[in-house]
Amino acid sequence: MTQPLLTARGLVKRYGRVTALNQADFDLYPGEILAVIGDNGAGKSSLIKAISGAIRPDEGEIRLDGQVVDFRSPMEAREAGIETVYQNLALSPALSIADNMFLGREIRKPGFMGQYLKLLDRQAMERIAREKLSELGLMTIQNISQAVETLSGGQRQGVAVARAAAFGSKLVIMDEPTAALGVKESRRVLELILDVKSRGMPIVLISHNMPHVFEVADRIHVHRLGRRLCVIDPKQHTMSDAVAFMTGAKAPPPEAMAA
Ligand SMILES: Nc1ncnc2c1ncn2[C@@H]1O[C@H](COP(=O)(O)OP(=O)(O)OP(=O)(O)O)[C@@H](O)[C@H]1O
Repeated sequence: MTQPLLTARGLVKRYGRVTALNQADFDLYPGEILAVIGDNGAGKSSLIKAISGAIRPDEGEIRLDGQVVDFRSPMEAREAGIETVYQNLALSPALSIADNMFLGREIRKPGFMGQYLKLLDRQAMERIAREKLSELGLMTIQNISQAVETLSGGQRQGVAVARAAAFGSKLVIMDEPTAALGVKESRRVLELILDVKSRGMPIVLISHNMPHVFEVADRIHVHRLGRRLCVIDPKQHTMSDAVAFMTGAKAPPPEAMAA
């Protein structure tokens, strides 16, 4: 049986008297799209933040490729190959597409010019940005030096996803990637998610949008009251089952609980 790429066991995170994560477990397998669903306040964001280094859990263990990891910052998680596309995107609107792709990991000119004068190698960054975007079929964007603020919401999301896919060596986490988008743009982002998966990159997708989740997910992690309640196969369950498990209206079948 395949080993999970990323596991978490017994994660606990408390904020004062609120327990956001209460012995939460998590498993992501190679090559899959795993959706994480749950009611408001169930602890989905806290789980994702723990995995992506944005918070440090009070208890529990996270393993990447079987090795225990303890990320002290999102940068450390990125260095380990975990890229996150946040809901609020974290793109800089006034910067160009290429600059945004390389934000925080700019390429410097070789030799003296780069090392001492810190000059950026714009040509290299633009070339790589263009390659990455066209690999993902995003070259409807004509001009790579165009400012991100001139793009539509869907195109911006596309740049953020392309950046994550380009630099994430192990997995990509997407927090509500379609929440702010219209129907057509959401469709494009869902296609992009499937494209990234087809390149062998596993994806964790946090979403409240059940049709989107059921369209792309291979498995669905249902989070409830700070922990994983069950994992369901979208082919075996309906959207109303998922919502019923998530809200506590219905108990999941025992085999889903053992996951
Ligand atoms: N920084 C914080 N300080 C205090 N409480 C927090 C903090 N972050 C989260 N919480 C609390 O922890 C619990 C879980 O929150 P979390 O954001 O992880 O849930 P969620 O499932 O992502 O919710 P939503 O779907 O509404 O985004 C909530 O009760 C929330 O109020």
